[in-house]
Amino acid sequence: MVENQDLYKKAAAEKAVEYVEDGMVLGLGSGTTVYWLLKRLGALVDQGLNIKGIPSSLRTEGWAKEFGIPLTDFSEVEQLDLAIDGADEIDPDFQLTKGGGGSLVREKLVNAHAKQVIIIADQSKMVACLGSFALPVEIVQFAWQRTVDKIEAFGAKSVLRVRDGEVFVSNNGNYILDCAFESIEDPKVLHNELKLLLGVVETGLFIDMTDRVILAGPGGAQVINKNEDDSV
Ligand SMILES: O=C(CO)[C@H](O)[C@H](O)COP(=O)(O)O
Repeated sequence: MVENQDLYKKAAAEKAVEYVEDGMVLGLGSGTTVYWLLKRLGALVDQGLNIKGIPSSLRTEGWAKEFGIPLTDFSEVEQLDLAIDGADEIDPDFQLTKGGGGSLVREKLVNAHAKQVIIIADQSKMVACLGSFALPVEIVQFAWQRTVDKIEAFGAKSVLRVRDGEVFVSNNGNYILDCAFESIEDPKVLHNELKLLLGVVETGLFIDMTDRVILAGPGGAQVINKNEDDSV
């Protein structure tokens, strides 16, 4: 299954490359699905494709450099032509849970400044309702215990993220809480409520940001557009 999942991730990523045009400035998302995107883009750059990318995490930056993708940043770029990113969960309205890798603030900033956002994933990420994947919420370190109290008042059971035995610190110097809700019936309302809490920097709910989803499974990669009439 894991082997197949990897093949599906690769298939979704390679399909997304069809939307990349010469001269574009791209938002480079994060995660293992995006790894395949970067690998393919790197090969195309080698063959002469002229693109630049803004990476949404340090890991993506490292892979992009390894594959020879030219990078830029927001001091040079006002708007990205296209962002391509992964997701932890995708609902039928294209609302997403992201942040499994811990770079949700950069990912959201990159996607928010793109004309178009494509999400690439294996088919297991598509769900009827968000919530099986614990929602990552980035919070400031100071008084984090009190922010936990406020978040848990919304019905979540939260765990402070730990990596390699140490409390995980995001690339913005913050903590991440993984918040298990029974289900997230209204992602937009939950996001807005959590954002109002003092101590919350950002949530992993990506609301109304996605134009197109490319999902891959045993039948290959399927493109689903926000406007269904455009689906391929
Ligand atoms: O949001 C993310 C990282 O913060 C990733 O896009 C998400 O975790 C999906 O990762 P993968 O492609 O490895 O399944």
